[in-house]
Amino acid sequence: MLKNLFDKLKECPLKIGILGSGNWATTISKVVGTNAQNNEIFENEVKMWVRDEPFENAKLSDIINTKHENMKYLKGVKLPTNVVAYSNVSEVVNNSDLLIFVIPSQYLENILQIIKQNESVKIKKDAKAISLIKGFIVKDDTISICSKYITDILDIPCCALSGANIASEIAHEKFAEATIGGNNKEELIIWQRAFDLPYFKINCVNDSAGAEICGALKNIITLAVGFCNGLNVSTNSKSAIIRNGIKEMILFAKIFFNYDNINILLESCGFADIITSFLSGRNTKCAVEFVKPSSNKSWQQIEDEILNGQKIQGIVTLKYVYKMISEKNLTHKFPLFTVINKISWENENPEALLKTFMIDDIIPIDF
Ligand SMILES: NC(=O)c1ccc[n+]([C@@H]2O[C@H](COP(=O)([O-])OP(=O)(O)OC[C@H]3O[C@@H](n4cnc5c(N)ncnc54)[C@H](O)[C@@H]3O)[C@@H](O)[C@H]2O)c1
Ligand SMILES: O=P(O)(O)OC[C@H](O)CO
Repeated sequence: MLKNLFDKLKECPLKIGILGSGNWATTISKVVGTNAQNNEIFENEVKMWVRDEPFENAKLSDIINTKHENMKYLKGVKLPTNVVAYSNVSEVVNNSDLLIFVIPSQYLENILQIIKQNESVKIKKDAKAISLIKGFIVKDDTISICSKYITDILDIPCCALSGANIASEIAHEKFAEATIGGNNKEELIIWQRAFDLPYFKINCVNDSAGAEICGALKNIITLAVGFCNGLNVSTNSKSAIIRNGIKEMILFAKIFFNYDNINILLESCGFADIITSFLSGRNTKCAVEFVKPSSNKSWQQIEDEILNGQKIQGIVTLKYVYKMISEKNLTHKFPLFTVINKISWENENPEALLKTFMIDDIIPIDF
């Protein structure tokens, strides 16, 4: 079966387009660009849509194409020369068989509307997509994983890749794993070929939602770990916060996505991503700064100062998640997510994080 599929693809190699040019998007362009150079099932050129933004008096897309480096979002990493930057969305979308969405979740809606409504953008009827975004979309009081939202708007199938993946480490070819979730085996085989490298091992699972739910919710847990670090709490307390976070993650998946396969936590997108994120993710770093007594800075200020244009997703996802649980009067079932939201968005004293769990009530033995 595989031989037939690959023979067919070699006759008409798949064209790859990446939508996004941030820290992860650029790292992924290196990974996918390398595979496109070495696998005949893919067209050599990988197109990358780069939002028109100036950098040191030049256009970022021009810098990428002349220096083969994204000086703003991934400085110091050479990209394969077959990765070509375009500032025009149509250049990337119109020609692509495979579309990789890798932009901060808050900008997904906008790019999908451009693809859908702009006369010059014509998506191929049999194009396939994958989302590498770690976040949710909330629209008309409904919460969606990004892959489903992409499918709903563009009417093309969409898988998801998520894992314990600090971009800069992978960009420097340090070993990492990731999970691709989807239901169509042929699509999974193709996506695996696009991403898998000796230093980036991809495991595919027959599961369309789990990887993304984990990827979005872990960012809320890692905000809490950042608060713990900023407050200098004990390691036992930090572990308790993480445990409660994982419990609420599982409950949220059950209530809002009717998803209950907790084995997904054993994949790279699960516990491993929570661990890597609280050890060195951007959400944790920014959260440390947010609760420092001397800080008194807004999230926006902290992002601007620490991340130089990069974005954290935890604070955006937290707003959506809190909206969903409060509208359903479920805050009592999500004490951790609720207190993280209060600290993040309602000026609550960060000390409330642990106090939420230091209660007088004894925990009932329920067997
Ligand atoms: N960086 C990582 O280590 C990493 C790893 C795994 C997954 N992810 C996920 O991948 C997704 C993309 O992350 P990233 O690291 O590539 O992006 P990033 O955090 O580096 O953000 C920069 C990107 O945001 C875009 N952007 C900034 N302001 C914008 C605006 N006003 N309108 C439209 N676009 C704007 C920039 O053009 C650029 O493409 C996120 O969901 C993230 O959680 C990131
Ligand atoms: O830097 P963060 O916090 O956005 O996390 C990056 C990745 O999601 C880690 O897997």
